[in-house]
Amino acid sequence: MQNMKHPPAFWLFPIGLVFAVAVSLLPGQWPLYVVLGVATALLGLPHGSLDTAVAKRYLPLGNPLRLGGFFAAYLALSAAVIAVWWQVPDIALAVFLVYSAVHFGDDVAARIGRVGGTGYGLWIISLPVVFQADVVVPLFEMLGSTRPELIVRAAPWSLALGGALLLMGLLSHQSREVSDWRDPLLLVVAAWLLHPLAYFIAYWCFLHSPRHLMLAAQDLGLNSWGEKLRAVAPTTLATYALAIAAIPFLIGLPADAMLMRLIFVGLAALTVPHMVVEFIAEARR
Ligand SMILES: CC1=C(/C=C/C(C)=C/C=C/C(C)=C/C=O)C(C)(C)CCC1
Ligand SMILES: [Fe+2]
Repeated sequence: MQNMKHPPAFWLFPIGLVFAVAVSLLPGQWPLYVVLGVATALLGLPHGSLDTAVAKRYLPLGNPLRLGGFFAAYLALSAAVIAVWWQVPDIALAVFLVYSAVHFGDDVAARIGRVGGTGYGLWIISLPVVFQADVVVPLFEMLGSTRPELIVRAAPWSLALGGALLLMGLLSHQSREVSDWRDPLLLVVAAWLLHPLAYFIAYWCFLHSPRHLMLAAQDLGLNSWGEKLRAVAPTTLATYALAIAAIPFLIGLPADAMLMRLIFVGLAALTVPHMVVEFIAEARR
């Protein structure tokens, strides 16, 4: 069965894929890293920045003290993730991949269920690891992993598990939408053809983030682009400032490893409190 209207980013995602193909065709690795940085900053990050507005709507943050407490708790959770990454990067990376899969499941869970959604997330994360293992291994190493081959060995199993759960979710929910099966199929082609970072840009910046942004903005009653921009701008700018403040701690690493850590360890750190906020909001919606 189809809904009357496609979920947000139905057309944006194929456009993102074409863009990712174009980026992968550029010579050398730098265009890819630059596009990853710019697309993350402009298209990916802002969806998490709505957390401030979401928290104000669903938590009793009426006075500045409580709002300050919220930010302190949010940042403390992020700092804890970074501390764990520092100590045990292999475990932190593996756990990050799993909770990212659960988080990506939110794209579809409203229609195909939480289990189907988690399958969808596992499918998305496992595809590039299975199809492009030799490109993914040095990327994981840049994130501090010393045993990336363990993740590569597990990936076909998590892909199969993800595929099975996704299929069950799709088959058992009449409320499934075209995009819920079209996108996982498009991602197979993308994982096969594209550099894993180009694949990630297409999915994260052109599907996951805009979809979340539009749905959360709808929920918050932010209708115009001006209202959306005003809601995300302060937190997005504060996140840029935090990322810049982290750079001195990464001096000494090669530039590509520095960018990889900034982006992915940063995402690992921000996604934990982001998921907590979403969990609380979901329960109260
Ligand atoms: C590092 C890395 C990967 C994993 C990225 C992940 C897991 C990102 C999670 C982002 C989140 C949770 C964003 C929240 O909105 C890939 C694509 C498998 C392969 C390339 C290197
Ligand atoms: Fe997200």
